[in-house]
Order: sequence, then C-alpha cells, then structure tokens
Amino acid sequence: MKIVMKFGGTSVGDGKKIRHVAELAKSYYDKGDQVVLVTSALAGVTDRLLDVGNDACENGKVTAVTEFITALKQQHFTAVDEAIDDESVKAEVIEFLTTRIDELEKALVGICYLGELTLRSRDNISSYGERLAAPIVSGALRSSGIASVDYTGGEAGIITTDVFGGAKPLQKSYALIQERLTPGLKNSVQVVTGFIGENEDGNITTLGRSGSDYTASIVGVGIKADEIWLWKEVDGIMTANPKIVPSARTIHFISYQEAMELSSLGAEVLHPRAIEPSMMHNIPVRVKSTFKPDFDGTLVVTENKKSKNVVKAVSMIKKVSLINVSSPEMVDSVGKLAVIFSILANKDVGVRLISQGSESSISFIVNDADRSKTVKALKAELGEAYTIDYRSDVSVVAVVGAGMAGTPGVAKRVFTALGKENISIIMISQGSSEYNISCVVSSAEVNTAVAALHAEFELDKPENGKE
Ligand SMILES: Nc1ncnc2c1ncn2[C@@H]1O[C@H](COP(=O)(O)OP(=O)(O)O)[C@@H](O)[C@H]1O
Ligand SMILES: N[C@@H](CC(=O)OP(=O)(O)O)C(=O)O
Repeated sequence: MKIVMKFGGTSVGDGKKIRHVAELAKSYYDKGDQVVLVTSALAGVTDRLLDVGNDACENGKVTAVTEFITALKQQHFTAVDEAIDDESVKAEVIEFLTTRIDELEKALVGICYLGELTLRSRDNISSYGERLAAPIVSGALRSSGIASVDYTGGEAGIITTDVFGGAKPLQKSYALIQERLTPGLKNSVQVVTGFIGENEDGNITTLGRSGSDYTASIVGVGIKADEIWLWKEVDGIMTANPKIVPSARTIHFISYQEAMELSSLGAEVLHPRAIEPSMMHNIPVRVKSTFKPDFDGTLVVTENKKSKNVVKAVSMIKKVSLINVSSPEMVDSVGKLAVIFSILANKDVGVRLISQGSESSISFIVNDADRSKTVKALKAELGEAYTIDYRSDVSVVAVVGAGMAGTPGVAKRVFTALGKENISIIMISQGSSEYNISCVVSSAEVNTAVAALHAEFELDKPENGKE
C-alpha cells in the first residue's frame, strides 16, 4: 500500500517518541508498504516560536531571544541524542540543526531591532518547529538502516497562495509533489514538514494552526496514496474528547462530511481543512493511535455508514465570543446582513456560527482573538442606529451525525438533556445539512453540557451492540 503517515506534535514530543515513530514507519516499510512521513514540530514548539516572535517585536529584548535559542538548541539536541544511534548520522543532523537555529536567531534579533513582525515573518518564524523536527525524524530513519531524505513543504512541491497564516495549496502543487516524491517512494521513507508550504516567490507560508493534517492530505493526493494515516495520541476520532468524557468510544467509520463538521465544530482531533483534498480524490483517511498501532482506529470514507446512533459525536468550541447586532433599521430592509458580514470580511474575521432570532437582530460567534476588532469595526461602521453587544464567557457545544438528517426529535432531546442539568441555552444554530445542532452555553457549563449530551445519545455504549 502507498501510505502517507502524519505524526503530530505529541507523537514526536521528544527523542524517545521520535525513535518510536521511526520504528513504526520502518515496520510498514519493511512489510512492503511505500511510506511518506509528514511530521509536526515537537509538542509546544510552535506556540513558543510565536510567543518569542511577538515578544521580540513588542519588547525588543535580545537577551530573551538568546535564552530562548539556548533552550531550543538543548531540546532538539537532546532529541537527536535519544532518537539517533548512528554517530555519523547524529553529527550530520546536529550540524544541520545548528545552521538552521543560527538562522532563526538572526531573524529573531532582526525583529528585536526593527520592532516589526509582519505576517510573512511570523510564518517564517513559526515554520522552524517543523523544519527542526523533520531532519531528526529523517535521521532516526537513516540510523535504523532506511534511506531517508527530509523536505520542507515547499521543497516537496507545496506551493501556496500568499495568505500568510492560512495559505492554501495551488493546483499545480499536486503535480509537483508527484514529480518530486515519486522517485524516492520505492527505496526510501521521505519525510516532509507538516504545516508549511511556500508561495510562488519562495517565501515560507503556513497552512493554519494544526495544519500538518492538511499537509498529509495534500501530499496524499500528490502521490496518489491508497490511504492517509493520521497518527494521534488518541485511539481515533472518538464520540467526544476523551479528556472531557472518559467513557468516549472510538468511532470506527465516519463520512468525510461528518468528520469535517466535527472538526469545524471544535474536535481538535482533525484540522478542519484536512479532509478536503482527500475527499475530492476519494482517498480514505485513517486516524490511529501511536500507542496502539494494531488497532484500526477510525476510517474516514465517502460512504455514510448509517449507524444505529443518530448522533455520532459531541464536540465543543472554547475561546469564542458571542456578538449581537440589533437595530430597528434591519426590519423590512434588504442588504443589511450583507453590510454586516462585509465589515467582518474586511477585517479578516471568520464567523463560526450564525443565528437570526428576529428580523431586527442577528447573533454570531467569532474567535475570542477577533472579538475586540469585530466590535470596534461594527460600532464604527454601522453607527448609532445599531446596538452592538457581546459576551466573552461562552462556548459552543454541538452534536454531529448524518443520522440526524430527517430524524425527528433530536433537537428536543438536546434541549431536554441540557435542561435537566440546568444549563441555559444562549443561542441555537443548525446547519442546513442537518448534520449538526449547535448550542451556545456559558463556558462554565460546557464540559457538563458535553457529558450530558454524550449520555443522552448513549454514545458510551458500543455502536450496534458490539465493539
Ligand atoms: N472527538 C475527539 N476524538 C478524539 N480526540 C479528540 C476529540 N476532540 C478533541 N480531541 C483531542 O484531540 C487531540 C488529538 O490528538 P493529538 O495527538 O494531540 O493530535 P495532533 O498531535 O495531531 O494535533 C487529543 O488531545 C484529544 O484530546
Ligand atoms: N506545529 C503546528 C502544526 C501542527 O499540525 O501541529 P500538531 O500536529 O501538533 O497539531 C501547530 O502547532 O499548529
């Protein structure tokens, strides 16, 4: 089989874990599979890179950069030591990482002096996590006796739009990936950095936070993979986040559509865009646990396997704000909603949920990070005839499943289950696909809401009576 295997930050968290990842990939390669490996940065590194970049820009402290670089070097050199046995491979990788980290230090010091961090330089800085991880993973493979080369996303052929922080691959990427990666498929395991690509001018771009799943899907389409495997610290896509609901179960089959709804409604197990390229080319995506390689995990496929459960999973979105816009001017008028949403679009604000309670008001959910610019822009542009208010203490809880479409009574069960827990629903939204019902509740109650809905739809019981 031709498989793209993606390992997230938790799976490559340190040298021991990288060694395990290399062993896993080797075991499939030795069995005759053709494997391309996509790696994320070591857990937490991307966050730290973004923090140090912002700090360099705001405070300009070169000493803080030097301290960060020392720690980063130490972390990655320790990982090399733990993951790679062969001394000459070890020396090669250390030399390469040293050059790359020096380059990063210079960029950060530059930001300190300039006091400026453009979107382009932010992408460049945040790309270093993956650009430091890939050589270690590739080195661990070489050390175990497998030929391996590592590529940045751009080197592998991922050429993107110029939207720094949220770039998308251009159509030509797929042919480029095929051309560049196919020759090495038979006799090596090639390693590609997740999360990053480059624009047509050769500048590094990023595909959005947690974008390595998306990379795997893009590479999978490029090499015409049989399956794309996303290795995680969890058993697969589960009926709820197992950290919130310990009795959550693995969903064995889920459709592309359901998986997309689930991830865009907050299930961090999958990047919302990750499914898109694989769905367009009908490549199955498997979500598997690095701790249980023999467990099949979840298979995401076209077919909507109707399960006994109308609801397949419960998810939640935290760190969001509810914005209410109301005005008598909205009654009996055409185009007012277009004006409101154009204001948001001009400020680059994505809307996560919308609900219109009456003709004179509309409510929607945006990420917390966008709240203040949204409120400011709406107030400035809509004027005094409009009332704009917001709540920042809210979260979204959603039930998702294709079985909900056309099944009466699901909404009643959602409201009753939340009511029994005394949870008041601040806003309701349902997609026209009828694949989800989402409710905005207070953040203090969202975990209870998830657990209550999980219990109401009996998601802790084996589907169709068997595991
Ligand atoms: N429905 C869900 N099923 C499985 N995991 C979920 C779900 N919702 C949220 N999660 C969380 O998503 C994370 C996915 O695993 P992780 O290995 O961290 O992925 P990656 O490293 O690729 O980002 C887990 O921490 C898990 O708690
Ligand atoms: N390292 C990037 C990309 C990524 O996909 O990471 P992870 O697979 O650990 O979610 C991020 O933190 O956003």
